[in-house]
Amino acid sequence: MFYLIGLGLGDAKDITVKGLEVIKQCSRVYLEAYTSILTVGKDALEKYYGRELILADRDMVEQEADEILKGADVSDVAFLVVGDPFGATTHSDLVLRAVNAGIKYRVIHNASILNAVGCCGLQLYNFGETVSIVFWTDSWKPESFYDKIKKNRDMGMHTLCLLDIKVKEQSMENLMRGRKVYEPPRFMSVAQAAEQLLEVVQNRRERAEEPAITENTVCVGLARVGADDQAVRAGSLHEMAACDLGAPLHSMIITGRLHPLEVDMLKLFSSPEGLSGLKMTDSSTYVS
Ligand SMILES: C[S@@+](CC[C@H](N)C(=O)[O-])C[C@H]1O[C@@H](n2cnc3c(N)ncnc32)[C@H](O)[C@@H]1O
Repeated sequence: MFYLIGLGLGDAKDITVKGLEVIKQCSRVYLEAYTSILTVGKDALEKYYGRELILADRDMVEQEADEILKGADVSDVAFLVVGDPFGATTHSDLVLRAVNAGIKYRVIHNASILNAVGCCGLQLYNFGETVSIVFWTDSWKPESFYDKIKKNRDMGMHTLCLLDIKVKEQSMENLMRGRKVYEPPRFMSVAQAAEQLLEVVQNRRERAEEPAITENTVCVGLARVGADDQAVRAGSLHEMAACDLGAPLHSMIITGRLHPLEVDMLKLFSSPEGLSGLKMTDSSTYVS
């Protein structure tokens, strides 16, 4: 059997009892190590699970998937994913490969950032399409995430922005010289995401576009959701660009139309002036 097991969001202890029992019985256990991280590393997981884990980076999952699935028709193999296995777009491919190879599979679910964002008080039902914000470079500044946020805002929906993770990246120089030297991992912060978003807002203004969001749009910054030191901050986009929510991982939400109960919840995570951009509409909801 091929098992895809979600590890949840906080630390080693967020695995489910069912997931842990399966891990103990498997002949090989892989740890997916590029779409998300916990607040603890491989060593702490190995200690808590009581067994060795094989790190599976992007190259291994994309180029050596058959190696991962090898033998799963006659023994149990597990593939561990931080959060929920289907909280990233990549892992359906492994399921399809297993099915094509005649290997049975099972999924053991866990909390994902896609539902744990509810901790800030915004209703999960009121979210539109999730977007990813990637690190800009001097020559590559994609703005497509802004257009998706605009679409969501036009429908009154909130937007969850997942923030870039760069692990096992090579500098252009090392790549050109064929040297396998990797850059230190980088994780985008809420402040960095907000700064990029403010730059897009400014660009759109210069093109005389009606802005979908402004410096005063109410946003929520979230860090290390599910961990003991989880941090949540609500305030204007301008405030987000100056906030320090500490260690990774971070996510950011751009709010849409807000129900009064959602506003009351956001007040728990905001300074008194943090929500001053909100205005009540005729139907007694709030927008910013
Ligand atoms: C591919 S997604 C999530 C994948 C994971 N399988 C899941 O279900 O949560 C990775 C992104 O989610 C966000 N994220 C994941 N865990 C988080 C956490 N504990 N707190 C805040 N953001 C988190 C970050 O923006 C990160 O770059």
